[in-house]
Amino acid sequence: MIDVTDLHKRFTTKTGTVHAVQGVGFHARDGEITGLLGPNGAGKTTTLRMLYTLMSPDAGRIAVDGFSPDTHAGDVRARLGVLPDARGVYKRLTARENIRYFGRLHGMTEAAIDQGIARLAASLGMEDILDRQCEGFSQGQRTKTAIARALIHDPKNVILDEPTNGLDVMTTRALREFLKQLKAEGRCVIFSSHIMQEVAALCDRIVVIAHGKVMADGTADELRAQTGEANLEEAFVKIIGSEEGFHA
Ligand SMILES: Nc1ncnc2c1ncn2[C@@H]1O[C@H](COP(=O)(O)OP(=O)(O)OP(=O)(O)O)[C@@H](O)[C@H]1O
Repeated sequence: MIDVTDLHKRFTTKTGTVHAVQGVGFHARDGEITGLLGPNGAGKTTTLRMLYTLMSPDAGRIAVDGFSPDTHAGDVRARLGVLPDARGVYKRLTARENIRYFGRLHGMTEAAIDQGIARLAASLGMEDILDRQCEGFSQGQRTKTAIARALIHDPKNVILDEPTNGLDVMTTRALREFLKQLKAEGRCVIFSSHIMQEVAALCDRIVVIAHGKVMADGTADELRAQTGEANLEEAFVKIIGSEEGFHA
């Protein structure tokens, strides 16, 4: 369960200040997929980075299963599996070695790591690449490795930044099924996307973000009802006030 209240983040650049996140708040429940939907530059990645303790908010509160990153960063990290925007797999290692390395960082036993790798490789359909060096991996193979690595410690909460970016249709479909499986296991899943159809197809709740603010938050039906639009795509465009930066 992830609770976010009134988050703010500013960046100081040579040409001025960017107020990237301006009061974002939402509640992501266990056993649900929560989608952060917004155009490029909306503040999704910055919000997620604050959730997974990579950067501190200027103001606001975060609670992961009740733990705050400010005071209990270790507890938060133990409860989170993260697919960051930069996948960053170690190219000189095989997929298996990448995953094993993260398992060891989490203090898992070798036997638990072996079991976890077998389980995740089967779910993600990556048995054939487990013992290949990651150098030369396709984008889909890198993403699968990064997801398996993120989930090796069996976290209750899963955060994925644009998980289907650059993936082909079949890999995207397989990944969707995998996310549904995480949900069925009772996990709290949050992912960001600028692809409306993807969010509409997968998410129980949709948090629409633009210009660093939450513009709407609800189920697809609630968003349709709020805007009076039968078509979800039209509803999003109405909420944002523009279709710039979105993919249908
Ligand atoms: N480290 C940084 N320094 C300066 N500005 C930043 C930094 N990180 C993000 N920003 C700015 O904050 C705003 C929000 O960026 P962010 O990456 O959170 O958006 P996003 O919704 O994830 O977009 P995308 O879909 O393009 O990844 C943008 O204007 C971006 O340029």
